[in-house]
Amino acid sequence: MSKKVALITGAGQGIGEAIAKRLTKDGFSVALVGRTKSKVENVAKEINDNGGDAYAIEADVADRDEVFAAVDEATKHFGDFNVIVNNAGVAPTTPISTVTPDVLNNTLAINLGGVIWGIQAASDKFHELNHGGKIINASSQAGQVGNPNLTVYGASKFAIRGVTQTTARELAKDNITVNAYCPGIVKTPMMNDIAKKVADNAGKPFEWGMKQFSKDIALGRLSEPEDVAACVSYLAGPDSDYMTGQSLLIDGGMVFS
Ligand SMILES: NC(=O)C1=CN([C@@H]2O[C@H](COP(=O)(O)OP(=O)(O)OC[C@H]3O[C@@H](n4cnc5c(N)ncnc54)[C@H](O)[C@@H]3O)[C@@H](O)[C@H]2O)C=CC1
Ligand SMILES: CC(=O)C(C)=O
Repeated sequence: MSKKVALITGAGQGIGEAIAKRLTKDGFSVALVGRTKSKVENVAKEINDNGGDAYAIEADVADRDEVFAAVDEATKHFGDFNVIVNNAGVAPTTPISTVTPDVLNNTLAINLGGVIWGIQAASDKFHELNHGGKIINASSQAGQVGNPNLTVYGASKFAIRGVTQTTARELAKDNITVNAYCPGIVKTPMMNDIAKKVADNAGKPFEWGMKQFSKDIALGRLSEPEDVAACVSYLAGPDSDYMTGQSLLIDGGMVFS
């Protein structure tokens, strides 16, 4: 039987890289999408060198045409298309007084636009291929509860939960599920950058910045990217077939709703 095909955006590092490796272990062929070709190529090479089936594609998720082209290219390369993980995102540190039109527009174009174009491109492709599929979007604990200094980012992540619920209802009749994952504080370049900026703004060391985000984790440790990838593995596989429109928190017990 041929392998199922998953496309992961922002797969050159961090959570996206861990998802690509986990879905490979689960038996998927994986298309790795990123803005910087060399980064996704490096991850693809590592996966292929270890017996997986990965293919790197350069695309900016804020650009609708590039997202559609990436989905087409992945489908042509692998011969099918079954899962999209709209993972790419940016997280500017924006105390409210610092928000500018540029930072607002750029963040929404990537975080929210990238998810909407990914849902459109994937659902069109599932229709064309005459089968259902799974759409998985990156939200955040910051899309469940307001995080100081992350107004713009948090707004984009709350919006992604809304888009997830709405499109889940629209697409369910076509056997397409749409769910989201909401990581907590994950050890990636993004989180290091946020913690450093918050610490710098307060004139404190990096560890202090990280503590502002991590002090209330019930399980007492930060998240590894692999913790998130395990949840995405469930959302991409058959065990989540009877689940749609949901946003799963994987935060070690920070936000209790
Ligand atoms: N690290 C954390 O603590 C958390 C992360 N998340 C979310 O998880 C997702 C992944 O985050 P991390 O791995 O931590 O981030 P990261 O910054 O380490 O990696 C994100 C990747 O996405 C790529 N990317 C950014 N903009 C892009 C664009 N326009 N087009 C294509 N690729 C683009 C970057 O080049 C980078 O390779 C993001 O959506 C983030 O908001 C959610 C909750 C917590
Ligand atoms: C980066 C992020 O999503 C946080 C702090 O939850």
